[in-house]
Amino acid sequence: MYQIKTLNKIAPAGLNVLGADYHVADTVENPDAILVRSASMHDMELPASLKAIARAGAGVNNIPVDKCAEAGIVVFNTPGANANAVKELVIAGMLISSRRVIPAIEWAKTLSGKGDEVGKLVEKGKSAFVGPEISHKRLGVIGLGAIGVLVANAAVSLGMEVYGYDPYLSVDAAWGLSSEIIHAKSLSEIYQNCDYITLHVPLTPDTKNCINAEAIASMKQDVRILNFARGGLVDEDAVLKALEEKKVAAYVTDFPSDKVIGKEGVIAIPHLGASTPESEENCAYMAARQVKDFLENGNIKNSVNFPNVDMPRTPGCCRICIIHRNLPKVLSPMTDAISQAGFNIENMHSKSKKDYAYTILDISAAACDKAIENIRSIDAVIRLWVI
Ligand SMILES: NC(=O)C1=CN([C@@H]2O[C@H](COP(=O)(O)OP(=O)(O)OC[C@H]3O[C@@H](n4cnc5c(N)ncnc54)[C@H](O)[C@@H]3O)[C@@H](O)[C@H]2O)C=CC1
Ligand SMILES: O=C(O)C(=O)COP(=O)(O)O
Repeated sequence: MYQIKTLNKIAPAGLNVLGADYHVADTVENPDAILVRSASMHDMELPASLKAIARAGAGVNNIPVDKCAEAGIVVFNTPGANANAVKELVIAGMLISSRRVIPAIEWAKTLSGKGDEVGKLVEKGKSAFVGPEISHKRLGVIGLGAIGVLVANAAVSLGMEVYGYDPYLSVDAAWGLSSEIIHAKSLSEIYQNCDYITLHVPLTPDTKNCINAEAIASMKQDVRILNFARGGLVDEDAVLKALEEKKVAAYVTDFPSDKVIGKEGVIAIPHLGASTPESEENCAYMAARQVKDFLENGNIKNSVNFPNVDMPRTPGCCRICIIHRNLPKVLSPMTDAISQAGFNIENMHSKSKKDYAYTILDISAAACDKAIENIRSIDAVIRLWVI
């Protein structure tokens, strides 16, 4: 029975793919795998039993990814599974930051009890809540991955002129991008031209505080900034100052902090980007399938710290899964270990990602026990198991 620990609520419809051989609970003590959404794992001790962590979602900044690689723990995420949910809320964010809908609704509530006067008061008071349309305005999208592409395309269809910036644009993302999107070659092109700027990059040491005083100084007057990516991308002091000075017209964030909540011009949403039933199910389903295929077959799909490896099982063979360092001359001692035991390798797959590599070897079932101790003793091997 495989043991799966959950650190957040994971949609049951997704978990159903695991089947009867899996025990899933938040109380599991020695898990084979962990399923997580946004819970921070940085201070958590990683049990020796743990082989995989699946983030049912996109951002992995809540997981100690490098520490996991060093311990031979494969970290997965679910690229694109919640992108549509975030896109829809970003579009809503642009609209509510423009049309002043939230303060207007609050004001309308104050008219409760005014009887027949309400109609007249509405018509008199509404001029305080005028706000611009988004059509024909310019939107800058920073980060054109799963979410950025959907936001950019949706904004084009709403009549906006869209600038996109992503120096690491993937071929798949490029295929999905509307040809009407203007290719911004620098961030300053976005800052100087755009009325709305939306962030869709991961939080990394490179992107931390990318929206700071200097960036804001080069933006247009009355720019509206949307942050549905991570709080740490924005220097909140700089944004609050720019809101006070009326340089920035609105800051919409999905990552409220004590500093920004309730401040004039801030629309703070409690991290609802991916909170739709559709997205929660998509993410849970993808995370569960990836974990199942890894635990049962050793295949890796959508890992952020190890390479993708997918090899069909060879009938009559056992599979040795080896997580190791990406060093020269590592593979030959492994294959030697098997030939010294007097067996052939029926099939193998080996791939590297930065400093780490993953190799799976299908060999006749009788050979496994003899070969593994030899392979385990190779210095570069971090973890080895047999399926
Ligand atoms: N508010 C919410 O509930 C959610 C927030 N997110 C956040 O949004 C981020 C993006 O999500 P996805 O689009 O699904 O990820 P993704 O990995 O598909 O796209 C990220 C894109 O950012 C680009 N990028 C990386 N560094 C960059 C840089 N310095 N400048 C410009 N582009 C850069 C990459 O090339 C990639 O195309 C996640 O990392 C996560 O932090 C994701 C899902 C839900
Ligand atoms: O997928 C992401 O990066 C998210 O931010 C979504 O977070 P959540 O799963 O809703 O806690």
